[in-house]
Amino acid sequence: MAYGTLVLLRHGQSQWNASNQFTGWVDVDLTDLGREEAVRGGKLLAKESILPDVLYTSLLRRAITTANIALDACDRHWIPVVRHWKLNERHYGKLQGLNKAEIKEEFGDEQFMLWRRSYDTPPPAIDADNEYSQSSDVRYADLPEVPLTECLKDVVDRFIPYYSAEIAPRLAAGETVMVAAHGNSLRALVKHLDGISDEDIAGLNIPTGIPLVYRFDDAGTVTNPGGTYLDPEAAAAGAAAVANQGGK
Ligand SMILES: O=C(O)[C@@H](CO)OP(=O)(O)O
Repeated sequence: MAYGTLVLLRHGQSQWNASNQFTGWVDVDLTDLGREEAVRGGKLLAKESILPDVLYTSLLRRAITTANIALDACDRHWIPVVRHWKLNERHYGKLQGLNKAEIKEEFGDEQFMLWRRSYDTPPPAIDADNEYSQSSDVRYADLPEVPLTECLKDVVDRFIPYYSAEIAPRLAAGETVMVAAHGNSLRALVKHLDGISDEDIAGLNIPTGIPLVYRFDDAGTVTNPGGTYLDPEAAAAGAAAVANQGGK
């Protein structure tokens, strides 16, 4: 059986992308632009006849809504859906809710980049009484422990075993799988798919709302390393904008 196709979709612009705030597990909504990006993403899928058979999303509304809108735009609103916290954005600890430009100014470029893009340095843990803590959020009631902060390595450690156990077998069965998730959870997955080193992953940024497609040979090896963005020009501009966040 030929392998299926993997479609990665980062949510469209969120309210806190627009206001330049660290977001993590805070459940912010999309902006109008984010909704438009989701429609465009779905139309790109329809144009390329890449039609998902199953959707995997995080438990966060920006990913859930983006997927709903995109699937509606390509007439795939009816497919089965699996939602799991392991696809959630990286928990940004005490930085959740804070402005990126202000944090960069207060702590300097190096510390800012270390918290934002280093592989294994998590930001300081969030306090339980912080208004942006998820410690008592009912949707995470089944977790042994709700994270207080995470580095990218923590996301790799939670998400890649889930991907290998739950998502990869569906690809092996020939299905077209959409994963609607977040900048850093998708960076973790791309790191895995492309075998990117712990150092080099710092330079990889994922734009909002543009489908990134991976194809595989019969042995399950990626045949288009780096994946294929369905709108490469918009993707390059979007990735550069993400890289430059923190500027004023
Ligand atoms: O704030 C966040 O949760 C993420 C994604 O928006 O930001 P960054 O790109 O800085 O890791």
